[in-house]
Amino acid sequence: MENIMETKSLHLYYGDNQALKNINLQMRKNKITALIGPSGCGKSTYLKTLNRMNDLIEHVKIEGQVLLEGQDIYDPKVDVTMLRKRVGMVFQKPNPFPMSIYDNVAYGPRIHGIKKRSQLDELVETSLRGAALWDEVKDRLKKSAMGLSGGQQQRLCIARALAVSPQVLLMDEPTSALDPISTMKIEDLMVELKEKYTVAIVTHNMQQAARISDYTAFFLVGEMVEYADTEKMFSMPSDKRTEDYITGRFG
Ligand SMILES: Nc1ncnc2c1ncn2[C@@H]1O[C@H](COP(=O)(O)OP(=O)(O)OP(=O)(O)O)[C@@H](O)[C@H]1O
Repeated sequence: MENIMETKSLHLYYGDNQALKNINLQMRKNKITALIGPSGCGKSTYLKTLNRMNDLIEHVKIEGQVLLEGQDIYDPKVDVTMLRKRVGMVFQKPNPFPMSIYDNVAYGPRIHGIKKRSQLDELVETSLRGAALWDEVKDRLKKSAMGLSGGQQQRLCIARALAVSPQVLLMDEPTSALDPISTMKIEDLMVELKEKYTVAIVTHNMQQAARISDYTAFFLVGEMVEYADTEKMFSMPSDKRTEDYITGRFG
């Protein structure tokens, strides 16, 4: 099976505090990988190492390797804007820009030099369709994105991420601020997205991880305790600590 991303002996420190310890994980292409574990175990930190979002934080030290199709993304030669085009991110709280729905989606493509109106129109439509939002907004593309519901805003953020044709989509608790119906729509959407993209999702929701992911990684105080096929992880975890966590005995 093909891996698209891989971390090798990855350690991360915030100053003197080690937040990731020796993480070795191979992320399978066109699959959904869920990252689970109690609060503060390093899930978000790990996710952010995959497109260098931690670069923005002071006093961060990273050791080891993060490979995207075999290339180390921390190599000084790597163009971080290009990296984030290939590895997009969706955050916990929907964060549309205070501009129109159209301009939100066209934002990334414009940064990457696409100016032709017809080309942008097409990208906006395909991305909104890809995020299962087109039908709801096609008659109000020029209206502010701030007028959308929370669930629609989150799908808009997904459309914005898709508009630059990423290979990998990182999602940090993308449904935790949403109601159950919006959550269900985004879960369905993620399952569709893996046809074209590889998805990594941080979630606190055990049922969500079990429902949508193909592989699950369980983190505990900076270590990856177990990484397995999701079905296996939830039916026959091999580590006692994983079992305690998924059965709700701690965390
Ligand atoms: N910017 C930062 N500066 C210093 N320490 C940080 C920073 N961000 C996170 N940490 C620390 O790193 C550890 C891992 O945090 P992280 O946010 O990755 O955990 P998490 O598993 O995603 O938690 P949660 O589920 O609560 O979001 C924690 O001890 C946290 O306090």
